[in-house]
Amino acid sequence: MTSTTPAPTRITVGGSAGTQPYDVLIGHRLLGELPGLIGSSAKRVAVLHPEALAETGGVLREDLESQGYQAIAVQLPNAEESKTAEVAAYCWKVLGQTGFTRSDVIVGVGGGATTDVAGFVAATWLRGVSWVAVPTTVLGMVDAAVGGKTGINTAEGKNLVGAFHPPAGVLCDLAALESLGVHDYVGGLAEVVKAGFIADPVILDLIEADPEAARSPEGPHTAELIERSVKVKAEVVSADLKESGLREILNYGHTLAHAIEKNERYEWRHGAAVSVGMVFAAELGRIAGRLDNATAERHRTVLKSLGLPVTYRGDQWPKLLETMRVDKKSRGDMLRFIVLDGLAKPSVLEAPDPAMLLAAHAEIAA
Ligand SMILES: NC(=O)c1ccc[n+]([C@@H]2O[C@H](COP(=O)([O-])OP(=O)(O)OC[C@H]3O[C@@H](n4cnc5c(N)ncnc54)[C@H](O)[C@@H]3O)[C@@H](O)[C@H]2O)c1
Ligand SMILES: O=C(O)C(=O)C[C@@H](O)[C@H](O)[C@H](O)COP(=O)(O)O
Ligand SMILES: [Zn+2]
Repeated sequence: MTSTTPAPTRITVGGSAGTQPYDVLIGHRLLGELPGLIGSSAKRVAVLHPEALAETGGVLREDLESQGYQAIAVQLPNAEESKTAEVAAYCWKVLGQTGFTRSDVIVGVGGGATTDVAGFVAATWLRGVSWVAVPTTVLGMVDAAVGGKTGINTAEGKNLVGAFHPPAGVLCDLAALESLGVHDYVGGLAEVVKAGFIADPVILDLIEADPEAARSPEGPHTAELIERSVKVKAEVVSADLKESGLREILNYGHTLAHAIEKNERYEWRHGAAVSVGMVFAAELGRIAGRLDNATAERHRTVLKSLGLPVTYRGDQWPKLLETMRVDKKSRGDMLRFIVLDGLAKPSVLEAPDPAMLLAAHAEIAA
């Protein structure tokens, strides 16, 4: 008897703002797809990977060499430490020394931090070369690797420098999730829950049916949760790549989340901060009279059931408020938040009364 690998799920992200459409593949044993995405006009390939995936980076490099490419593996620090101007400059130096031209290709293999940097280096090298994303975390698969937002942090805040530069393709090999620690696995589920609240409530039903199972890659709904979340993201970014409107809904919970991440010197994972940020945004919507009590409370219940945080230190509010002012959704002095008018009904709340913000903060203050 021979065992065959089922065909991967293919979700197409439409080209918008003059960019090419591309596919997100979700399944197993997808690395054979890589040469097709890199193409035959590339001579050199740089595989950017985090320290934690040194072995994977090496295997990919060897594989690409055996396909006839001149491949190099470029090791980046793990997690948020890689999202700096210094790391980007190191990558530019390596590309320069390797003689990387406009027909050469970057591959980013790793979590969201790695694909954010890899995409940013691809966007800036020679004013833009092609890149392929190989996300290895839940968060990377459902969110970071899809949609072409690339970037790095600065001392003033999260993702403040970057570019919209979509990849040529995204390969989500579900086997990669098996080596992920539970903390990182569950962190990624915050963005899955986000997709549930802003657009696809079936996601919430699947998690609520068995939250413990959802915390593991062996859970019965892992592939479906990832596919549904990718579909939400693909639909939004296909319509609005450059965030001129609709795309802002993907920022649900992120105004406060990014401020928490900076305040914690990036020792909190993005997903954990987004979890608290969504509870805050839900409370803000409720206090503004837009969201019903039950849906606001559902945020707390589902996120807690996954083991995600729903509160944050209460004494940090002035600092958080200050950081939120440089959020990319702000316009001049006006703070803007994504809230819900109901389940799967995201909308924008502009310039909320400071008393409302304080009241919403009281609901998440530990
Ligand atoms: N560009 C976007 O649209 C977008 C969307 C969402 C989040 N993000 C960004 O993504 C980042 C968070 O990504 P993340 O949650 O994937 O975290 P991460 O990239 O920081 O990875 C978490 C840790 O897991 C390690 N790792 C990655 N894959 C692994 C694997 N398969 N096995 C073992 N270890 C592995 C990493 O080296 C790191 O130490 C944040 O910087 C966030 O801002 C970007
Ligand atoms: O793709 C988007 O658009 C998002 O907002 C997705 C977010 O989950 C992601 O964290 C993104 O990097 C945040 O973007 P930013 O523009 O607020 O830095
Ligand atoms: Zn996010």
